[in-house]
Amino acid sequence: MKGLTLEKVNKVFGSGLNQVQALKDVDFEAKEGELTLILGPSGSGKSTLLTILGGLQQPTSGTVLVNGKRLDSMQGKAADAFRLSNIGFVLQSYNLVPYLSVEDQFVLVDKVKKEGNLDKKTFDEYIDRLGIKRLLHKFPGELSGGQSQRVAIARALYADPEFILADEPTAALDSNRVKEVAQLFKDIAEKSGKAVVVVTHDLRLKEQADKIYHLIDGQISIEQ
Ligand SMILES: Nc1ncnc2c1ncn2[C@@H]1O[C@H](COP(=O)(O)OP(=O)(O)OP(=O)(O)O)[C@@H](O)[C@H]1O
Repeated sequence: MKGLTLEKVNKVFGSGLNQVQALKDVDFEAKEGELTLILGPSGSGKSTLLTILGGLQQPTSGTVLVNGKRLDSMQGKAADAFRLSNIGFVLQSYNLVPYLSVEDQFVLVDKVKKEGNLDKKTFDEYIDRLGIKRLLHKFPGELSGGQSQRVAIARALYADPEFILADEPTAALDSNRVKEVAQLFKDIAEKSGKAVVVVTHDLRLKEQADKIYHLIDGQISIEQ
């Protein structure tokens, strides 16, 4: 299977009275070609699930599979190299480099990942659809929350990863932008054959989703 899979994944933080079980026996599958949504309220375990899915942290137990291969069997540099070329994260904190212009955020990607980034035509289409063309010479400190969010999305897409994992990517956007971003994610999944996973509590994204999971108190269920 081409995609990302979690099998019986548990994640426990802390111990004793402070122990929190953020994920409980989670089975999950995001296929290439599909936009998969994980809906859940604050504190339900969405960010924990997404970061485990992308190998940023390890589960306490259970298995993470990438295209059928165990991600947790990869270690150190091999895991870092794999993440760099295959997984695009859009994190809640945007992680834009404050002293680089918007344009230079993409130049930075070229420096870190020298090959396989988007061709100019596709990149131009994406930044047009994300409405950030006129922001290219601005610095992160001059951007609104919504503008930063759209730049962070563009930067993740620019590296052309096989898997796109986005944490609340529409939190700062107005309804029109939400539609545009959701449609862009859907098109990228469908036309470029990527697996796009979005965790959110934004119900406006449901329309474009191919598959919807619900996460409540660390327990997952699939919407039929
Ligand atoms: N590093 C950590 N150490 C201790 N507890 C943690 C840690 N990360 C997450 N948790 C706890 O795990 C639970 C799930 O957190 P998580 O951030 O995954 O939820 P979420 O659904 O993404 O929430 P939000 O929408 O507010 O970001 C929460 O109770 C949280 O306090």
